[in-house]
Amino acid sequence: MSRVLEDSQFIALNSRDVQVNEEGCNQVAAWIEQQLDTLGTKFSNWQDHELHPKLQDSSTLDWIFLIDILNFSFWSDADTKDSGNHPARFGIRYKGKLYMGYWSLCAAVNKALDNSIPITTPSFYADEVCCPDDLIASIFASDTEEQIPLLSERIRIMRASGKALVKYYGGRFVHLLEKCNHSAQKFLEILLRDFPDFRDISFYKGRECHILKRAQILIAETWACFHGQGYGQFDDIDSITMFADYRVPQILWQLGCLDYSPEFGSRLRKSETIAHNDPMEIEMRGCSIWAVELIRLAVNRPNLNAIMIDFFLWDLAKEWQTIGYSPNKERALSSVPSIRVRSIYY
Ligand SMILES: Nc1nc2c(c(CN[C@H]3C=C[C@H](O)[C@@H]3O)cn2[C@@H]2O[C@H](COP(=O)(O)O)[C@@H](O)[C@H]2O)c(=O)[nH]1
Repeated sequence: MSRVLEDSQFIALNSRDVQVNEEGCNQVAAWIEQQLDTLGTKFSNWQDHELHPKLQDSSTLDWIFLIDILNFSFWSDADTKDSGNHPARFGIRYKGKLYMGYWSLCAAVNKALDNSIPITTPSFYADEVCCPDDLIASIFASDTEEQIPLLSERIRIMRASGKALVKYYGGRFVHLLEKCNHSAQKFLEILLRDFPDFRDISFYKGRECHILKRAQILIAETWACFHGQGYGQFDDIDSITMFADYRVPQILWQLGCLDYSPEFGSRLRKSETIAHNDPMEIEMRGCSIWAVELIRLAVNRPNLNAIMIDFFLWDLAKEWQTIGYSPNKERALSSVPSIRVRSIYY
């Protein structure tokens, strides 16, 4: 069992305000099994998304690395009901369409590349002289009222991560990959050692719990983009868990895989801003990882891993958010917005 999975099981076993609902996980597993038969490879077509690069080469690797050092905290202060499309919410207009949330990040990066700004080149974004702060600020300048959350943190992380790639890996993500011998766990070890901003670790009831959302999704998107071949080959890819963001826990609750205490539920319904490492936040993240593991075990298909279940649930959560749908009547009526934690980790 990977460190993240062990820690998520510890959290689930000791959790007070969030419970994994095994019956709910079994029902979702049965439902996913049907989906598998109809959807087939949809589970793993990363390129299908319009803003994801289609070329499977080392420049796409640098694109993925930049995206996943910045892949955090897009929720909107104004959008307290978490509609996902509040007019004030930070957004980037690209090729005539306004993108919000995770997709706003991809749109901003693609737009910069279209304007011949080499923003995915680590030696470029590491360098304050050739890539000044106000250039980065202009790349992420909003086309709506709200600005991108945590911009100064994003700039700091770009400098630090870019410098680390230049210093240790010849300035290219591909050289870091080459050091991993096709091992996802070795990849995680290197990221935690050389890139401190990936250290998504929370202290819970006396134990240091590895959650590692962005480190793991970096591996997962590399694997998915290259269909598990070449740069995307990881012999232990099934050891990667679900990514504890703020979107998948929400759909896990809607699907009955997680139950919240009245206290936690009311904090979320009040759209309270919760501090990172609040015990309820740690419990929500750890229980989400464990719930997806139970779903994976219940589906028990050799070629279905936690990544594919996560991607499927995340994309579904975005579809449901767009149409305001929830499968579960009483949970729909009091639908619970996603957790509002400002953090560089998810
Ligand atoms: N667990 C999990 N978290 C994910 C993703 C993705 C996007 N992955 C794409 C790649 C392959 C998949 O098929 C997806 O198309 C973003 N996030 C997180 O969500 C939050 C943004 O949410 P919103 O503000 O509503 O856009 C933020 O924490 C971000 O880090 C995922 O897949 N899994």
